[in-house]
Amino acid sequence: MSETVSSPSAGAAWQALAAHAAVIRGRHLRDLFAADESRGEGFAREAAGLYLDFAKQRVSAETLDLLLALARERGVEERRDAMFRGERINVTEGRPALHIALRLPRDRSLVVDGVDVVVEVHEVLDRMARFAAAVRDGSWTGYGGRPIRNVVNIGIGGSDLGPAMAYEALRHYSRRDMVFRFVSNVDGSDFAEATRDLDPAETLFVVASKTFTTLETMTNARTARAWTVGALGDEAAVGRHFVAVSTNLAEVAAFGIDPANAFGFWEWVGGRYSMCSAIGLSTMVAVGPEHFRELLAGFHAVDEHFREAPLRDNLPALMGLLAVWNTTFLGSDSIAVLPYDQYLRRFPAYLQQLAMESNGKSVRLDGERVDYPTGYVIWGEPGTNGQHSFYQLLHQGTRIVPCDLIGFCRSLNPLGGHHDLLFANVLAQAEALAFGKTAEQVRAEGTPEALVAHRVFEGNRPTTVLLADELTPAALGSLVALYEHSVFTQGAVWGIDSFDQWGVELGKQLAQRIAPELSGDVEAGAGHDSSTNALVRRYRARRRR
Ligand SMILES: O=P(O)(O)OC[C@H]1O[C@H](O)[C@H](O)[C@@H](O)[C@@H]1O
Repeated sequence: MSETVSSPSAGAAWQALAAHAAVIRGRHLRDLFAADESRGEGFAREAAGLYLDFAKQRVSAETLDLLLALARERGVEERRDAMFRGERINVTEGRPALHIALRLPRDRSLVVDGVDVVVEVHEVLDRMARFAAAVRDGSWTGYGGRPIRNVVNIGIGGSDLGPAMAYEALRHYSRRDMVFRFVSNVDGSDFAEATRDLDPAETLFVVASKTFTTLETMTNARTARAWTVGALGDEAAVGRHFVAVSTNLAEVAAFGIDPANAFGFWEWVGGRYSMCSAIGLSTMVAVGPEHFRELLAGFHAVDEHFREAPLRDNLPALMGLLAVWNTTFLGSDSIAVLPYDQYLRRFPAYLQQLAMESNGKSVRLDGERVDYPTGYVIWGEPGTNGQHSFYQLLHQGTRIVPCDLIGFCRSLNPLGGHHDLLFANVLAQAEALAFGKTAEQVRAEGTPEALVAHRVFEGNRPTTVLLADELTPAALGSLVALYEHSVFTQGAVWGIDSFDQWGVELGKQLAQRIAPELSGDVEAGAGHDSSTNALVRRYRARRRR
């Protein structure tokens, strides 16, 4: 559809939703439930092993119809189909966004610029599988012949968060006799702490970087090389202790890593969409090639669902539309993701890059500034921990924070009554946030009048409950794909490029300029604003020499 004529906010469905938001603001979730006994089933959908209950969102049947009309008005399905065909939907970088190709089964085909990318994808997956198997069975040895016991992934952003999140999430399936660590920060403490108890003779570094030029990753990789060579006493050790994952194989070779030990991917894989590519190598070593393929199958199941299901029953499309509804139309600034599963403790951090780097944009595809709020802040912690800290604000604060509560029906670690208690909290929180507690109810409990106002819960705070049976590799894949396509849907409605990230550039450029001023290589403390100048001078006066 044309983006050049007028703002998306001028569309008929957009305008109708804006008017409808005023109606919904006047309706409490208590009323919406009272008006429709079947709401609990009517506002729930199921696909690919995921159950999405959005009955406790602030929506009526009319809201849903209007949101679906908005999706049609904004051409969400057309844009989705263009993504799946491999069109260059990332317009500012002139690239396709084809992460869905990373999880297509071997017997499928997707031709982009005359190349069947599925063939290439499976070639790399097969090489990864052979390598992972060799590390796992001890036939890949370190310099000196000892098997690898420790795998350290060096990467940042999409080259860290996906592997780190997936390793934590799938720890249950991982090799317990091996150690997996993730180094991302240029802060030397990250590398130092990750390696302090490791034996270099048994340690493999996976240097993961799409561009292979990222400052943090290259700095850590050089430190890792010095650490390895220093301990093992021979440059040749690099060949047994370093592998690389990148689209930039020339830079990999320049760094000194044997091209035979490099696993490639393609420019059409965005960093934050890359955990199914060779960037997942450390995940595959941890959980084994079979589990990794199950993970990919879980992603693919949701890809197919997103591509084929009518919008009304389409889980990622509905989630995306609800996020637009809550933030753009009802005015929430943030959404909390609260996984009730300890293994998903890094999932909110993973989603922060996915959602905020994708949709934190103020300019439309046609270069015009948007006249509506786009990407929201996404944050969270595993339940039940958050309940004993920030949930106070969720329940009684002045801001409405819509929440996604993620739960599993079966625990991977069934211990006494733990899991029923954990799951009870998922349901209890959603119920409390939606329905609250009235002053009458508080009084009826015998609360002194002076405290009644303090103990009232207004309720009407929207939640989505997302369930899967068990945290399997496939369930994790489906869950991540669900959020990926939800983010896609939001970006399509907002008319922005969800696949670029120009906003990370300026800080990087300035750091490159400031770094030599701090180390004393160049004259410092004058070329910036007065605040930056003073901070540079203060640092220089105090830094360790
Ligand atoms: O994989 P790399 O090329 O090293 O990039 C790592 C990360 O850094 C960049 O600054 C981007 O903001 C991220 O999208 C990317 O995932």
